[in-house]
Amino acid sequence: MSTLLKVDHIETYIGQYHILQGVSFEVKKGEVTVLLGRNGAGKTTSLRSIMGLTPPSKGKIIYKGEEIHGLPTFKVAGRGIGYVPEDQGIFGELTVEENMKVAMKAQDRETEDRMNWIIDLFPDLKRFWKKAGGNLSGGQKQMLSIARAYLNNNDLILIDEPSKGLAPIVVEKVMRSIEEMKERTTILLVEQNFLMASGIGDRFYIIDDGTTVHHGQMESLVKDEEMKRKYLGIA
Ligand SMILES: Nc1ncnc2c1ncn2[C@@H]1O[C@H](COP(=O)(O)OP(=O)(O)OP(=O)(O)O)[C@@H](O)[C@H]1O
Repeated sequence: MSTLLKVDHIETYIGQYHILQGVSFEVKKGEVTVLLGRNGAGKTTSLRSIMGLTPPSKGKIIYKGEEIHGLPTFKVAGRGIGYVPEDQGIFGELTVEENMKVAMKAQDRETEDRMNWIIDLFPDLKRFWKKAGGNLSGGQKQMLSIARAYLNNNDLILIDEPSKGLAPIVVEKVMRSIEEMKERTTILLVEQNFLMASGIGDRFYIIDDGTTVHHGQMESLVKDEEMKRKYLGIA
């Protein structure tokens, strides 16, 4: 499988804090790659660094063979990378329909097809089409946020902890939807819920204290009790 995104030894500061001290990973086209690690390890900062929200001061980020580190966020997004932040970033005052329309970069046939596909995948969005984003449940907000990122012709979607704060049955639903999206796009996922991560991930990278410490095929991590205990606190 070809490499879509390569993050090469990035270092990122937030204020005076040296948060990422050498994070490297690759995302292969058509796969779900999962960043794992304890709270505060640097997973969110890694996604934000790709998006140019906390730009790295060292290292390289290469997307489709071109350097994107140093680009402002709107240009990174313009290259075809969608971002679903941890707080979902939807507009509470706007309806589901308006949230979707605001996110739309083009109004062509292809976008319309993508809109129809994603609404079929998340029927709740259709049900609550005229409801304000702020009044949706946590799971519905997550679905809306993922749907918005999918709407445009993004070849890569970064999703930050989609299971956070959701009931197990809703986590299951979101997980199945991401699995279906995987047939159509490439996904880089940050996920603390190991059951979800291992259920949909093809490849994993573990980040610990701002550096990448391990990576491999997800199925090998599932069997590696020692690694899970050491870095993820799972017995
Ligand atoms: N604005 C900020 N100012 C100072 N430190 C920050 C800021 N944002 C994040 N950090 C610190 O950077 C480190 C990495 O945070 P990050 O959110 O990337 O971790 P994470 O692996 O995504 O963890 P979590 O799963 O808890 O979200 C943490 O120690 C955090 O406290």
